[in-house]
Amino acid sequence: MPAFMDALAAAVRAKRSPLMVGLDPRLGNLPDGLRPADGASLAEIAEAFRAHSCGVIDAVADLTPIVKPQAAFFEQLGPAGMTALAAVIDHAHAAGLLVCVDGKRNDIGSTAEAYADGWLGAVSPWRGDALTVSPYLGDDSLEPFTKVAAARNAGVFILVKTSNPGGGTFQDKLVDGEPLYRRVGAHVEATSAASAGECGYGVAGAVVGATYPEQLAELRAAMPHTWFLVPGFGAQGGAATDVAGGFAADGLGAVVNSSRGVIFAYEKRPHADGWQAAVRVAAEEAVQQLREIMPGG
Ligand SMILES: O=C(O)c1cc(=O)[nH]c(=O)n1[C@@H]1O[C@H](COP(=O)(O)O)[C@@H](O)[C@H]1O
Repeated sequence: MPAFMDALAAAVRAKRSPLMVGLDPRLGNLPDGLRPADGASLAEIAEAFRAHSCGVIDAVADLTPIVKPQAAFFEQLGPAGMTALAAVIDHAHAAGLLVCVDGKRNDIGSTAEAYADGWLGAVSPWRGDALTVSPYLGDDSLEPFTKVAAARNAGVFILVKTSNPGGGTFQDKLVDGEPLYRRVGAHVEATSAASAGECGYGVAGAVVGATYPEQLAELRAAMPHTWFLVPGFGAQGGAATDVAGGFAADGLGAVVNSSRGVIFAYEKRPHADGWQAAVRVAAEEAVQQLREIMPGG
C-alpha cells in the first residue's frame, strides 16, 4: 500500500484533476426527493445525508481523486449521523476514491493518540485515509497524528492559513517578527521533509485557504515537501486564478476543495436529468477551470 501522499499524487495524475469534493450535507439544501418531511427524526435526516453524499460520490467519482466529508454535519445528528458518515466513507472507497475526514481534531498528546488511533489507526472503525488536524496545542499534540498516519500510510492535513475572514486574528500575529502561520508552516514542512515519499511529499499536509492567494504562493515556495489542501474555492469566493500559486511546477502539490459549489449546484442551475447531473456539470466545470491554471494541466 503506497503512502497517502503518493496515492494522492497518483490519483491526481491519473484523473488529471486536483479537485477535492467536500461532502457537507445540509438539511435545507437537499434536493427534492431526498428532503425529509418536516418533523423528521434524526435517523431520517441522517439517511437523507447519507443518500445525498453517496449520490454526489456516484456523480463525480471519475472527476475527483478525493472526497472530504465534514464530520460536523454528521455529528450534529448524533449516533445515526455517525453511522451515515461511516457508510459515506465506505461508499467513497468502493468508488475508488481517497477520503479525507474533515474533523479538525486535536488535544494534549495522550488524548491526541486516541484521536489519531480512532480516525487513522490500523484498527480505526472509520478507515479514513487522512484527517484534518489543528496545530494550536503544539508539536507534541501533532506527533501522535503524524506517527500513526506514517505507520498506516495515511495522511494528516494541518491548519496553517485558514480560509475564513477571522483566521488572521491569531494566524497573522507576529511572533519574533514573523506571522504565526509561517511558524506553523515551517513545522509542518520539517515533518514532511523528513518523511517524503516517492512523490516528494511527506505525511503532513497543510490547509491553506484559496482566499489568501499571496500567502498561498508564499507558503508553496517555503514548503516544497508539503501537499496543500486548499479550501475556499467557489462558495467562499476563491477563483481558479487565486489557487494557481498553490501548485508546484509539475502540477502536483495541491488539491482544491469545493463543497457547496458542487454538491448543491442544482439550486442555482437545475438540470433536466436531475440533481446528480447538475452536480456533475459543476464538478466538470471546476475541473476544467483548475486544469487551465494547473501547471501541465
Ligand atoms: O479544513 C478545511 O477543510 C477547511 C479549512 C478552512 O480553512 N476553510 C474551510 O472552508 N474548510 C472546510 O472546507 C469546506 C468549504 O466548503 P465550501 O465553502 O462550501 O466550499 C468546509 O467543509 C469547511 O469546513
